[in-house]
Amino acid sequence: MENMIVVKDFVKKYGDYTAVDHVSFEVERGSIFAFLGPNGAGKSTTINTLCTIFEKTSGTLLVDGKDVSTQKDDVRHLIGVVFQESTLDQKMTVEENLRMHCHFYGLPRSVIAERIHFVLEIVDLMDWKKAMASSLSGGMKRRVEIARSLLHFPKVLFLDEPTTGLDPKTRAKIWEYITKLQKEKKITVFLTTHYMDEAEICNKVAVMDHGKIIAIDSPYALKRRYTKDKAHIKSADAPSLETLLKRHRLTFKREEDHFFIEFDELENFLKTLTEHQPYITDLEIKKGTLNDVFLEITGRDIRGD
Ligand SMILES: Nc1ncnc2c1ncn2[C@@H]1O[C@H](COP(=O)(O)OP(=O)(O)OP(=O)(O)O)[C@@H](O)[C@H]1O
Repeated sequence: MENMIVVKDFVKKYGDYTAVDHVSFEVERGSIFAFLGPNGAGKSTTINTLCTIFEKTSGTLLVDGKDVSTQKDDVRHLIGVVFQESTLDQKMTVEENLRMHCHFYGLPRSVIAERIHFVLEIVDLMDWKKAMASSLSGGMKRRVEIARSLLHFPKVLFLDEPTTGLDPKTRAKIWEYITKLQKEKKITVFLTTHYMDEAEICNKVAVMDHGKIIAIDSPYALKRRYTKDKAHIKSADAPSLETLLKRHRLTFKREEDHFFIEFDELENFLKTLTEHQPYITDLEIKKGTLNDVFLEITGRDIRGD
């Protein structure tokens, strides 16, 4: 089977409130898939239902062909989960936290030490095995949680906002581990985020708002479909640039000798500019972003401003 996760017509209601509204999507085996959306979009509800923690209201949710409602134990053995909030026991050491998880998953005693070593190596925390969980920084705790989620060799890793609240350097480190797991261990990664730059790295992104998927594709395809690239040009011959842009029917705004231009294809745009090249005194190109995608579809900024 090509798809690791298949979700069809999934609905989740809390009382009368519909948090997830007829959502369908598929996650390809071995890919990194992201749910991108503002707070309250329904991302955690979906991830928690896929992880067998919440009960669906209706629809079908399959992980590696197993139904999350009727084959819970099978699904739990297939998946590793890192929750939004830390769930480490603060009064235990890193090793004790990991050991407890091994027992929980019924791993044979003979493999436990080796597994703990293996997962701590992945997240570069071997030296911290004996440290109390309470003494670790937020980023280190998240790394231990990632290590813990890998102890039983899951096929799918679910990460609910894995880097929220972490500093940029730690976020980059966490991403290094996530991409390593995908590439080297062939693990399928499903994550939720409201960070554009993180969604950019994923193979496929489902943009979610008010419980619905409003767009789904690769970041490149989404940007190509919903956004335009922009150029800011300063010209030493503004009248001739204006004539040129009008002749090519390009959308632009002019402020004296500054031009703000939208275009579809960088290659064609640069060709258009060839004859004007000697007069360009400054040029800045800005690519469309996933935030522009969200803005284009909803009229709102994903960060809520
Ligand atoms: N247990 C609950 N009871 C009632 N409403 C809930 C419950 N859990 C979530 N909701 C509501 O469902 C909607 C979706 O919440 P969810 O946590 O899935 O969103 P999210 O996209 O993950 O946002 P966040 O990033 O804030 O976690 C929100 O409006 C939330 O208030």
